[in-house]
Amino acid sequence: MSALIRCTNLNKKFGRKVVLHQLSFELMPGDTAALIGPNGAGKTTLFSILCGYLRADSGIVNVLGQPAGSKALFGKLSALPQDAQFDPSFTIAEQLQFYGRLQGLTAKAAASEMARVLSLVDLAGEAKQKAAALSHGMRKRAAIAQAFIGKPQLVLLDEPTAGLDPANALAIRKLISSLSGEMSFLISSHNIFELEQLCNKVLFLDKGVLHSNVHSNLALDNAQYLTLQLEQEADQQLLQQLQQLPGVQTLTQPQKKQLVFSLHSAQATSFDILLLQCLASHGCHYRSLTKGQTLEQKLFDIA
Ligand SMILES: Nc1ncnc2c1ncn2[C@@H]1O[C@H](COP(=O)(O)OP(=O)(O)OP(=O)(O)O)[C@@H](O)[C@H]1O
Repeated sequence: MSALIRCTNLNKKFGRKVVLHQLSFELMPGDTAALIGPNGAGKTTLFSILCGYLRADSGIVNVLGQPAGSKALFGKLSALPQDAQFDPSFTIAEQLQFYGRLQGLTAKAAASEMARVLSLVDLAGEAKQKAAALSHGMRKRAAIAQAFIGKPQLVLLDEPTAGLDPANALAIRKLISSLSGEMSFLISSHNIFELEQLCNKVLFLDKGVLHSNVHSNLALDNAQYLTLQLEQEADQQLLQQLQQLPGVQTLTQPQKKQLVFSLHSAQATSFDILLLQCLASHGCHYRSLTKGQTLEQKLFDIA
């Protein structure tokens, strides 16, 4: 199976400033991948290079088997830029149809594609509106609709739910999830919860360097973690006993009332009973016990 994105030793500087350093990664068909990193990490720059808006200084950047920016990618790769804007003079329908025409669709096909993508984001009733008449959330959904024109194979979404209220953000997550069988996604977001829901692969960029040890299937990686949320902070004696329970590899305390256990896989299945017995013998109450660790905890461990 050939990779949708293959980057090898990608480097990019702005002036003297190194923004991306020796990036190498692959995205395979069917992947929904998260691009995470603090402000200024280089995420938008990487998106811009993948789309062909910017050139890498060195390295190989292939998208769908073509060099990034190649005309052959027209209609196969699409992107939602971070600050996507609509022209205030035209209706949303006119602009989406125009984008369809730019992809080579006939006027009729562009009109039906416009209607299809607007109904995907629940904006069919707003087709005749201009951007100024839409709320911020509606404009964002219209911009996302634009990224789906022509059923591209690969969609890059830069902060798709930034600024959306929880209900709209959930609707967009459901949409991405429902389309993930038909197309692959690379999603940049600061909402780690969102990425955890949607993505099976994580690219963690920090100061232009990719932390390759987070390239993993989250579900598999999570199998040997348990997160315990306590009613009160654990005392030293309890922590020691928990640490000594059979199967415990490491015990970390990301927050005062939260403990994360990493377990030896062979003993992971029966561990919860031992743990609850230990808590009960200490008269310690817990609020929740969940399988896995959050992506936030994982990134906290790496940073
Ligand atoms: N056109 C440019 N000229 C000079 N420097 C730039 C340019 N674009 C980006 N940079 C710098 O490159 C670095 C990476 O910026 P980039 O926008 O890619 O980060 P980001 O991870 O997308 O950040 P954010 O999460 O804030 O959107 C920053 O230090 C930024 O100042």
